[in-house]
Amino acid sequence: MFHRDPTLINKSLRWTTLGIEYDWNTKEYPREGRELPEELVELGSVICDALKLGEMRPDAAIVNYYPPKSSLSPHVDRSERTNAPLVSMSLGQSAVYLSGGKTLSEKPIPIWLRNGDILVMHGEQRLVYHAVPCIGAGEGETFESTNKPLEQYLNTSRVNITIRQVN
Ligand SMILES: O=C(O)CCC(=O)C(=O)O
Ligand SMILES: [Fe+2]
Repeated sequence: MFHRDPTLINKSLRWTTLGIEYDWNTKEYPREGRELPEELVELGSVICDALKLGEMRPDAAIVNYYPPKSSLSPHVDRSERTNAPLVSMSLGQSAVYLSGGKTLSEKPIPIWLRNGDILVMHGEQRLVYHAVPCIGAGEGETFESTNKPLEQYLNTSRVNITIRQVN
């Protein structure tokens, strides 16, 4: 995306969908959709295989963009029609991630998620509340690239890709 049009990414872009596209209004996924990029299919299935979590056939992904001072409210990802794991990859600036319980009254555990970290939600952990209260912009992650808009974006912001299996 950055290579095609680096100006596409800006402060107001908060998310994009890939593969079977989540509908934010109905909070449902349609029955079918576009093909998920092969690299994400492979990444999700290789990670589940390596962790011996069984077969995963990823068919959807949500990319969340976190500009400085942004956050993500507590929620549970329950719209997928399978109980396959959710494979979450963090890029760019670090974030504080809160991993909670099945209800909002359970005290969450804070975790730093850094560039390149993969977090897998599976089994009992698949349907817990989680949130990103803040990103730690400028705290240790520095990037250099010949693609200057990309360099600037990653030096101030965070990108998270969650690979999912809807069907
Ligand atoms: O940004 C993150 O680490 C979490 C993203 C998330 O919870 C989601 O996309 O459902
Ligand atoms: Fe989530």
